[in-house]
Amino acid sequence: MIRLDAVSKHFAPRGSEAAVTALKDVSLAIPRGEIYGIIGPSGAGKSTLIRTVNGLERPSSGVVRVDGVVISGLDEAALRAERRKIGMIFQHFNLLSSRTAFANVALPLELAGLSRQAVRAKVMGLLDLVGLADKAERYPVELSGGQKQRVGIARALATDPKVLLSDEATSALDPETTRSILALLAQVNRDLGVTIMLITHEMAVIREVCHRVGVIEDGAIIEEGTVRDVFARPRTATARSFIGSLPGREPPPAIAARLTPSPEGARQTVLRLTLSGAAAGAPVISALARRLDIDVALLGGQVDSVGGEPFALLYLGVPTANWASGAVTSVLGEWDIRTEVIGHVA
Ligand SMILES: Nc1ncnc2c1ncn2[C@@H]1O[C@H](COP(=O)(O)OP(=O)(O)OP(=O)(O)O)[C@@H](O)[C@H]1O
Repeated sequence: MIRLDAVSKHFAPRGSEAAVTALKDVSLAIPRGEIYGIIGPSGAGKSTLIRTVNGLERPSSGVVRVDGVVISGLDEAALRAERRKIGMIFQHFNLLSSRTAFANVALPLELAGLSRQAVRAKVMGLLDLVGLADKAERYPVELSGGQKQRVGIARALATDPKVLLSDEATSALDPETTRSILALLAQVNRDLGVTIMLITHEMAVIREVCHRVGVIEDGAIIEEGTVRDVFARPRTATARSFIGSLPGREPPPAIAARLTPSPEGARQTVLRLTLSGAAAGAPVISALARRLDIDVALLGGQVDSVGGEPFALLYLGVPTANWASGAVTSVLGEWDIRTEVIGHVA
C-alpha cells in the first residue's frame, strides 16, 4: 500500500545554516491493512518521512508510491486528488476553531462537492464511529484533547481514505486518553481495513497498536521488524534504549541498589528474561527449581501484550554458582528466551 524506494531528502542551506539531510536512502514497504510505526529521536526525520507519503514534502531523490501511484511524481492538481485517499491526523489536531465538530468533519466533503444531505449522513456516521455523535454542535474549544483528536480522525476518514497517516497524534494526550485513541485507530484499521502509518517517539504507542516498526536515526532506517521481534531482540542501541525507557523495564530499585558487576564472592546472580510469543508461558521458575534443585527468587516482572502477543519480562535471582557452571543457561536454553545478566548480589 505504501512503498518508499531509496528516498532521500536534503534541505538547502538557509543563510549561515548548513544544508540538512533529513532522509538518507530510506526504503520500506507497508502492506495493505498493516499498522506500521516509525520511532526515532527528535530530529531523526520522522515528520519529513511521513510528509513524503502524502506529497507535502517532495523527495530529493527516490520514489514514493501509495497504492501503486507514484506520489513523488505528481503535479499539484493530481496530488490534491490523490490526497483524498490519504487521511492525516496531527499532534495538535489542526481543527478550525470557528467550525463545530460537525463542520470540521464536513469540510473535506463540502470541498468534494457532496450535497448537503449526503454530507449530513456521512458526517453523522463518522461522528458516531468515533463516539462523538452527541458533540456534533460543539466547537473545538469546548472539547477535551481526546475528543478533538476523535474529530480529527473522523475528518481524516471523511473521504474514505485507504491510508491514514498519524503524526504524533497522541503526543499531546495523557496516557489513558492515548490508549483510547490508539484503540480507536486499531478499530479503524480492523473494521475499515485502513492501512495506518504512524510516527511517534514513544515505544508504548508502538507496543500498543503497531504490527511492525521501523527505527529511524539521523534520517536512516536502522532497524525494522515485527513489533514482537524488535521487542524481544532489539539489534541497535537506539531500539534498546527506547524499549528500556518503558515503565517496568528497569530492575526493581531495591535490587538495583545492591547489584555489583562482578560475580566474585556473590551469592545471587540477577537475570532479566525476555519471553515472547509461545515462550511467554514457559514454566521457567518451576523448571529451574525442580531440575537444578535450587531456589529461584522472583525479583520483579511484567506480563504484557506486545504486537497482540503475550510478552513477559522477568527478573530472577539464581545462585551464582549454578549460573557460573552454565546449568541455568542450559535449562533456559530449551526455550526461545533472551537472557541477560543484570549483575550480582553478595
Ligand atoms: N523545511 C525544512 N527546512 C530545513 N530543514 C528542515 C525542514 N524540515 C525539517 N528539517 C530538518 O530535517 C531534520 C529532520 O526533521 P524532522 O522534523 O523530520 O524530524 P523529526 O524526527 O520529526 O523530529 P521531531 O520528533 O523533533 O519532530 C531536522 O534536522 C530538521 O531541522
